[in-house]
Amino acid sequence: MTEALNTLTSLDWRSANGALVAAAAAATGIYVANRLLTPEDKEAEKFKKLNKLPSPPGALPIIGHLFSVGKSPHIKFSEWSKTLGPIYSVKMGSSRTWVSCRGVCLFGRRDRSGIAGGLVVSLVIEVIHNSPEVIREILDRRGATYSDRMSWDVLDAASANGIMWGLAQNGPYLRMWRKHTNNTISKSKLEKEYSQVFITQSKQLLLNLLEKGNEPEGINPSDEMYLYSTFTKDDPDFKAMIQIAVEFLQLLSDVTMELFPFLSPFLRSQVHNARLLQLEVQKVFGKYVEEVRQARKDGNERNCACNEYLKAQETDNENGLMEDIARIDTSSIVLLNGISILASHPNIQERAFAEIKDNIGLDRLPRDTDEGRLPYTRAILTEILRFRPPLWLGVPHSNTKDEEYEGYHIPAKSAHVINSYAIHFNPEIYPDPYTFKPERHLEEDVGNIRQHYAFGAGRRICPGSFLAEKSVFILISRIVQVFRIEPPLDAQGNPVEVPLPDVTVTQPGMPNFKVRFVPRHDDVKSMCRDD
Ligand code: HEM
Repeated sequence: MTEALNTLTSLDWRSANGALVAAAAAATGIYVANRLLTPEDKEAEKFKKLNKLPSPPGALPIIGHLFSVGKSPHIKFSEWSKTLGPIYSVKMGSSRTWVSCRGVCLFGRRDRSGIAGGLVVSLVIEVIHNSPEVIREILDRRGATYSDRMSWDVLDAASANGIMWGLAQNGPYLRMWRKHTNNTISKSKLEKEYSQVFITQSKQLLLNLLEKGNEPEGINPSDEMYLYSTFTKDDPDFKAMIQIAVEFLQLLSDVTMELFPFLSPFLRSQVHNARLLQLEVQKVFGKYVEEVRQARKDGNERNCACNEYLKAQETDNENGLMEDIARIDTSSIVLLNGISILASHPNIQERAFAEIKDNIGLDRLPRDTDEGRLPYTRAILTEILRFRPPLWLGVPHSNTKDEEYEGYHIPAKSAHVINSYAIHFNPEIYPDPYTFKPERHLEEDVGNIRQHYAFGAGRRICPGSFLAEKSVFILISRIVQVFRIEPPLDAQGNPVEVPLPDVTVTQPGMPNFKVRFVPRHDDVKSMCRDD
């Protein structure tokens, strides 16, 4: 070795021989270095060579784009997508990134290994653009990689570290729960086993509306619609459930502190409260699960989805939490948004009424299984989900490893948010997007275009979508068949305008408005009773 070094140092590098030897040494060095690189290093090298996604100007140190995003991030993300093109990244906080564009955004996620000397080293934030094509390519087709959830202290505590599985990390536990859910509330299972539940619940709601809905000043339908017939408004369990839903949504919507990992010591009380909230979920909802479990033990099995879950759990020898609040509020918000929209679109109500009259008749109420015979009425529901879904930005997905997308690097543990606002109001996909037009979903050329992204995408797509759609469809079709939804009247008898649900509201919350439910005929009561 010493001899070789002596030879190299004694060479005249300017001579041809010297140059040849130098080139050979360099090549050997590169070869040896390359051999010494682990496959992971090589992979990392490959990603370093890729482009970073574009990003909006104005990111500040530490807080990134946090202040530029404003109170309605879905609107800002959509504006940015117009100038930055279909792919860009947004940095939120010191070590997380939001990636956004015409549909998808990514947030970088805290990398605990990056904590050095009490400071967190920022991740480079990669942002993906969006359009339905991007969602299809990334979240749908590459679902094996893009189906994780973010790990945030408060949300982890609130979900019992992901046992409440809407926030579970990707893995066998999640797959098992998704399998059970798909088996218990699939479309065919709902139609075969649970049609009666939709009928009972909707019947009670119609009777409530009939009793109170036709006063001149109108009623706030959210007073009547929550959980229809299961609870009364004064039931302590009902109140506790609403309180839990409100607190949970607050937790989900306010992750600002978590965007700054160095603030985590100040999160302790929030984490503590989140744990208490989780215990409350288990107490309030768990009581009902226990009733079903006990009935099962006593040999009085109930015919309900909860019992199906319990059976599946026993088969798989698993004891995860069945209580999940993912279903609370969302369907009610869709129905309420629909009612306020229909109140100012009497022509749409009349067209649906005519369809129901022609295809079902007026001597019985529509059922959830009538969807195929009522395409226009069904399209009203689809259009509500496009026009005013309960969430504009869905629930972030996360990718488990580094990825390349069209020459761009997407770092592992980025977060992916579907910006359905950008897609749902893209005039190239939905002409005249700000007009409520159910018939757009009847056109043949809708073809393979997804009608909306209200239920998310990929492997984490909402597993309750069939249940939600059936329960809202039966209510819309029944309400339209027996009532006219009309604006309330002021003291002089003039109609008072019903506001459309606010497009800028990013958090689910019960819309607040009044309408009148004017019976179309005298037989409503007997129809509901005989149903
Ligand atoms: C119209 C009503 C509803 C809407 C708009 C809605 C929307 C959503 C969205 C956007 C997600 C996130 C999807 C993603 O990560 O890409 C989700 C997840 C979820 N939804 Fe729904 N949902 C509704 C009703 C329901 C109902 C009725 C249930 C229960 C029966 C339910 C159970 C869940 C669960 C368990 C998850 C978590 C799935 C996972 O993380 O793998 N949802 N929902």
